[in-house]
Amino acid sequence: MPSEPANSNGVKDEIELVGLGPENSNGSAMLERADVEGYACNGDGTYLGAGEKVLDECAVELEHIRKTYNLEGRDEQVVALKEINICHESEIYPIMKGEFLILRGPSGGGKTTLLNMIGCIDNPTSGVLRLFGDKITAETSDSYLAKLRLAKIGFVFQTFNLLATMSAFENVELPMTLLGVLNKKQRQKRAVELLTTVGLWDRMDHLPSELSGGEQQRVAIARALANKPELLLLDEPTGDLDTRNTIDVMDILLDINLKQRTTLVMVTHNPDIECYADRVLYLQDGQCVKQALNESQCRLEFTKYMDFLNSKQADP
Ligand SMILES: Nc1ncnc2c1ncn2[C@@H]1O[C@H](COP(=O)(O)OP(=O)(O)OP(=O)(O)O)[C@@H](O)[C@H]1O
Repeated sequence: MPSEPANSNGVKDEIELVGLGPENSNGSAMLERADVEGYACNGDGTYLGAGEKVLDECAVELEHIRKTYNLEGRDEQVVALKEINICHESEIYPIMKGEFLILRGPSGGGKTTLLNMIGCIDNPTSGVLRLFGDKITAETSDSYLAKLRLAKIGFVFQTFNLLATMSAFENVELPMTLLGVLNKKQRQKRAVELLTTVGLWDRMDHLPSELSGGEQQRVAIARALANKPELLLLDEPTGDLDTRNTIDVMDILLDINLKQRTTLVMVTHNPDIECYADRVLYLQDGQCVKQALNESQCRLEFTKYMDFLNSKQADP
């Protein structure tokens, strides 16, 4: 049970946060958050997600992770991550299988660096990352990490990063071809299924330049799901999208999380979409400063949300 009653505005001490409470945008489907210290752990290595969700399998653990960048041509270093502990032994509990985790916090706080560590795009300077039980350190070889990424991790970026000369269909088929597990017929069937799931069955032959931003992002999501990843990492996936497309993309992500039990870790600057997550983790100055748990995962309703945004504009 919560050590303190749940509240609707989360944690406000370290960082200014504006969640969606019942009094603002989302009406009945509101964000109710509780500081999860002493709340989410069941005491047996399992945790509570939002609502009734029981999280009983660890997906990602980070222990004493530090990341320092050397600046080229200068005798200077940037410490991007100071000491990240996201594990059973720390207050910030591990990222669990089937969890939807959002990373927020001020610019330069280390969100993308952390996402890149989790996605094995970059090695930590020191510390241990455990991904689906595999131990990854600064010494882990690039070829091993490349295989792990292709088979188990999907990536979605703010700027879509689709291959410009390939159709939506070919972009989605490509990761399956690279992995080499499915034959051509199986790959094509899956590409059609995925593009249908994201609502683009009638845009399969279009080049990225023939698609809107929201459509391109949906292709990017379908592509990220091609090899049935256990983990989907998203770096500001709605950053370039308007309100309608932001909600559409977030609804698709929530469906993937709930129906396929895919683990999602998403960086965003938009506090209004925190309501889609199980848990929100706040990073500042290369450290995790707070986590907050949602009472329930919920969707933004377009009309109510637009009313909320318009009222904010009218009443600055
Ligand atoms: N390749 C790099 N070389 C040097 N410094 C870097 C590099 N990448 C990131 N940094 C620094 O590390 C720190 C964390 O950066 P990071 O991009 O992770 O922050 P962020 O929270 O994602 O920021 P934003 O919200 O602006 O995207 C910043 O001070 C940044 O300047």
